[in-house]
Amino acid sequence: MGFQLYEYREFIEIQYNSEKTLKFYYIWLRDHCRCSQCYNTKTHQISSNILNIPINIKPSKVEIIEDNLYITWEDKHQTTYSLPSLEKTDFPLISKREIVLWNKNNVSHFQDVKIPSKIYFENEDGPKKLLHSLLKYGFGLVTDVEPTLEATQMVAEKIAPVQKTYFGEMWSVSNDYQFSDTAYTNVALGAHTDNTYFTEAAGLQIFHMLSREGTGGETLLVDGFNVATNLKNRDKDDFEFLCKYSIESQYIEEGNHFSNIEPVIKLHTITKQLLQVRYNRYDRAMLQCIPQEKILQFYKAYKSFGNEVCNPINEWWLKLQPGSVLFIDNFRVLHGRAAYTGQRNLCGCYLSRVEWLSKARTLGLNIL
Ligand SMILES: C[N+](C)(C)CCCC[C@H](N)C(=O)O
Ligand SMILES: O=C(O)CCC(=O)C(=O)O
Ligand SMILES: [Fe+2]
Repeated sequence: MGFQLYEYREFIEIQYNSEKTLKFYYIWLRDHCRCSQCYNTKTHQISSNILNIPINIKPSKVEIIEDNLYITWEDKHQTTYSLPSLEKTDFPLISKREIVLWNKNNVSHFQDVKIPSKIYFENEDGPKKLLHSLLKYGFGLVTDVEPTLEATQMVAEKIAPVQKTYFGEMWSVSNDYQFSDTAYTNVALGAHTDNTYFTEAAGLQIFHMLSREGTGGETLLVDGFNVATNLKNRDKDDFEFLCKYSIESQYIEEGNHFSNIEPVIKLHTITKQLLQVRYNRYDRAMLQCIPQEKILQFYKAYKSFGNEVCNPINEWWLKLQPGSVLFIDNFRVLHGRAAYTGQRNLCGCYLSRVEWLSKARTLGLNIL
């Protein structure tokens, strides 16, 4: 590899193989000294103090020898950087992750969404396959699992500890009004994401149908990123409105009052890619944060998003079977269910986003 070095007053430029040129400010370079005095490789924490580094810090000597950049600073401190690793710090303006948008037509053709429990529990490749599917499609399944709450918990805990909420840790949903929420009845539920009323919604929702007798109760999934993308292509103003304006959500019962105000669509602050869809028409609170002169625009945009959510082409209906544990990315994929009669026992749990993404990173998956 060939490197060319250009020195300026506040920064250097390095030309890689006469192709791309990267710019590094001296203050950034000094801040990123990874010598044992400046950085603790055991804790991965910074030991130097940025407050003691002058913003106009200068080197007294800069040179490249083979694959390394050597800098001696004015105070005689020395830093070595590996040029290939400096190259990797290039700003991640675009997402590196493979995201496949889906609707009813392509979703049933995906081959890499099901992992048999034997493979899942064999070694870390199993959970890695599941997380890969979650990152790519927003859902994944572990099959051939014993239809019990305990076995479901074991499947969940290969990824992360179960997230405790006011619904408990592992929960089971049937028609018994165990909590004051429509989920615990037998009526139909339109596609929604859970926990819009939390400052951070659950990251993953896990469903395992333990038993069912009677009719109906099929599960509905909708790719919220696909819905948002369709909206953006059809009406950019509607899309931008839902990204910009926050709306209120709530969950109220005896002893609990959860509330949160955030936009329906959230974009990643760096990549500007879709980060989260928050859509639950049931759990909306009184709309007071949208200025009156924007109210009509809000309803137009919200209905436009909602109509796309219930466009039959975007609806994937599936009949969950005992033995199949479904993982859903609650930041991306909406879920719902058909009304049912008779007995139906659905168990599951939440996993926090912080935890499942951490697990994915440790397995070397691209998150951004
Ligand atoms: C999954 N579990 C049954 C525990 C919760 C039920 C959902 C509660 C609420 N309506 C929401 O959408 O967040
Ligand atoms: O009963 C179902 O299939 C799902 C209910 C629901 O939306 C939930 O538990 O979050
Ligand atoms: Fe739900």
